[in-house]
Amino acid sequence: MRDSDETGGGPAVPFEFFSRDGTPLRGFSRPGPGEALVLVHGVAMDRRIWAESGFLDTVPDARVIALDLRGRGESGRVGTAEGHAVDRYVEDVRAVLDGFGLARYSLFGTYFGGRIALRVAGVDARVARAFSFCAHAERVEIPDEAVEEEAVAVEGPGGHTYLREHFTGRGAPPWMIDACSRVDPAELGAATRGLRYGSEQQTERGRPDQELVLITAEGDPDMAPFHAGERRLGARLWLLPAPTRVRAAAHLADAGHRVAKTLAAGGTGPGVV
Ligand SMILES: COC(=O)C[C@@H](NC(=O)[C@@H](NC(=O)[C@@H](/N=C1/NCC(=O)N2CC[C@@H](C)[C@H]2C(=O)N[C@@H](CCSC)C(=O)N[C@H]1C(C)(C)C)C(C)(C)C)[C@@H](C)c1ccccc1)c1nccs1
Repeated sequence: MRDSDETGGGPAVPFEFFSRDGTPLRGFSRPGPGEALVLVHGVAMDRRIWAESGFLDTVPDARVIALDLRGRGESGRVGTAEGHAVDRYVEDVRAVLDGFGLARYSLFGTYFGGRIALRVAGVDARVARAFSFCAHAERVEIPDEAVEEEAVAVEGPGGHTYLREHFTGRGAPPWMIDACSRVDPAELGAATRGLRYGSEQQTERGRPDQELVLITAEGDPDMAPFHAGERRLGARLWLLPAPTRVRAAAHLADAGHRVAKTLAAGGTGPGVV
């Protein structure tokens, strides 16, 4: 099935691979002459966000590979919090890298997808660059009660309304709000509880020549962990003209334009300011 509107016009080829634990992973790949760019969505999202946010149109030369993480989109359902541990997501992404069999990839992830991308970069030498949109690499405290409360809210019959109202209230763009209602509430609850299995850990650099880019809103009230990433990991920091991380989502395509320039210039080095 070639679903051209899914990839902003180019012919998309569906793929299916199996994660280490047997979970089927589905997504699309869109041909391109340039770098292989693997796209990793966030918790309440799926692979359709890349076309719907306009990001896909900003990287016409990249060879794009976009998966649905387990429990989302057309990938296999999980149902348990343990099955949504961060290391399962790392295995999901690595299974897709194995499936395409290339020696070198760039990764780009949104929110928790960015955290997953950084974690894959830390353990997989095939990752030449990792871009994390609005998620940093430092250790976080996961407040069990708040996360449990959020899991109860998102998994219930009102889960989609809860997310839509919460994100609308924080100025999220339509593509992000629409994505929430595509996610199975039971998987949303499991994925939320799954954040208690490893997502708090900081990530390390995987190779000395790996290029790491952290992206956040210039108005982000909590810049410290992003600056920590600059110091600790030698990451570059890109800032978007937005007051918060949620509102930065409206600028995802702008980040895509910078990614395209970076990939064309062959690095994130001084050539691209
Ligand atoms: C500052 O936070 C924001 O700017 C929103 C932003 N979040 C994050 O960047 C990161 N997270 C958080 O900082 C916090 N984590 C939460 N719960 C975990 C969590 O994230 N979710 C569980 C449900 C799922 C929809 C997702 C989520 O989106 N919930 C939002 C609330 C919006 S709807 C209810 C949400 O943050 N809630 C918080 C509560 C504590 C309020 C429950 C801590 C505890 C990790 C610090 C997230 C990338 C991450 C980073 C590292 C490890 C795990 C997760 C967004 N991410 C996606 C879109 S906006």
